[in-house]
Amino acid sequence: MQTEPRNAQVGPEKGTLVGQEYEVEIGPVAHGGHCVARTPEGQVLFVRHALPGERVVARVTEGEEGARFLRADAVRVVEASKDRIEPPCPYAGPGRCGGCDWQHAKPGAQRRLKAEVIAEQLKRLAGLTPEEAGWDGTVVPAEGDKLPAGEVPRWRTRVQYAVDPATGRAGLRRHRSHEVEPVDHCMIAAEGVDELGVEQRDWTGMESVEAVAATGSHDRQVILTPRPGARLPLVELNRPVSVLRVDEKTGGVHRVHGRPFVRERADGRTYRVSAGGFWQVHPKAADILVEAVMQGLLPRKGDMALDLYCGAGLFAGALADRVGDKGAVLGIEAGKRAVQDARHNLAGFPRVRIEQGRVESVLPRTGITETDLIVLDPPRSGAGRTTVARLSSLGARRIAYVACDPAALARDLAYFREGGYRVRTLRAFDLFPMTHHVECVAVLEPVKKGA
Ligand SMILES: C[S@@+](CC[C@H](N)C(=O)[O-])C[C@H]1O[C@@H](n2cnc3c(N)ncnc32)[C@H](O)[C@@H]1O
Repeated sequence: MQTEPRNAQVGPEKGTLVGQEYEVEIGPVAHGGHCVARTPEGQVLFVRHALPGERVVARVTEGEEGARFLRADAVRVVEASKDRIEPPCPYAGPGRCGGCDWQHAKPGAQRRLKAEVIAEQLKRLAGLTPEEAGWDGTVVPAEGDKLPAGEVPRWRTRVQYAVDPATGRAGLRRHRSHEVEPVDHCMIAAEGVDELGVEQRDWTGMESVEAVAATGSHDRQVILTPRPGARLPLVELNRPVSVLRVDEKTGGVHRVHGRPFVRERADGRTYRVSAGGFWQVHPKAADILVEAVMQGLLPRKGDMALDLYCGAGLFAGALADRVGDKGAVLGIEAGKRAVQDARHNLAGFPRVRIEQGRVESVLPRTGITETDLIVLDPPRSGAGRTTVARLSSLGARRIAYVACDPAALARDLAYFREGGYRVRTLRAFDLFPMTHHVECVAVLEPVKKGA
């Protein structure tokens, strides 16, 4: 295959092993889109583009002699797994686009690999078997994503393109690199993103271009991040699209033309999401997660509920509907614009309050000492010990934890156990097909006294 070792020439002096090749047996999958193998000297190799049980030639891409582990790409398959397919995407492979991790695995096998990662993290970090976590051990595809091998779901409603400074062409970043892989078309991009034709335009002077295609509305958005001192290109698109610019010094987003937000639909409601604010990328994700959280929490009229890390107010809105006029919902979110969006989106609910700031500092300041229900949907790093301890002290009947990183989830579940909570059910959804990412929803309840 086509990659050249990046800095093989400095190898001998620095003890680097970059460019070194080993024929190895591939062991189990590991968290992060790679599998584990060992060099003949016993050094751990994290190998991309391989599958468990295969025999491959792995070429080292990062690491030196004596390092705890090396990173490598499978550049030749000696014995292939039955789960292997020819990657449908022409930009996938060693040294190429870093966006997808499992293009070379059958769709069902991708979900099994993700399930193995979740099971391993639960066991290692929370000491839980799938049965103990109330999980059936499967990763469920989103409706419509169960396609035959070779067909790829077009699920990415938000694509961050990097611009090659030499050509002005938009592409995608290579794995763990700032280099740009120029692409004519990203197979997992949603149709609405494709229509914007970002890959066909000249973006000279831009650092990156983000394309957004909202779900349930025709709103489309292009967010430009210029290189210092560059002029904005004239963006003439063949449909009404809002164009925004990221200030390279402050990171603030400025409107060039059109609306500074898109309107997304979920759970029967329209949510305004400002540029830079969080919204789930898979078009089915918001509905799937709301359903899983509500089925887990079973809100009742009159309940008091917390929506932590609430973004534009997705779960707060769903909870507000269900707890009714006698209930109340408090959302907490760090992002200023997201808070403005959440307040706007939920303005029709007088019993919803959104506080701005970090959960760690705002929650103690609210003076809340008890609540009926909690949903938390933290960033990849998870909630952490202090926040989990505080949440465990509020006496919630049920807690729903929405997690995009199974390792952070498993660590926090162990903290919840210290706080007197057990996992009642866990569900996993493949909301990021072709990549190693996976979304989980864990529902917790207090351990019964004397249990
Ligand atoms: C995974 S998103 C969830 C958003 C929302 N629940 C949704 O589904 O659309 C995580 C959110 O947490 C916010 N955030 C990150 N760190 C935070 C913190 N320490 N305190 C409060 N919010 C935080 C981010 O701005 C982001 O909106």
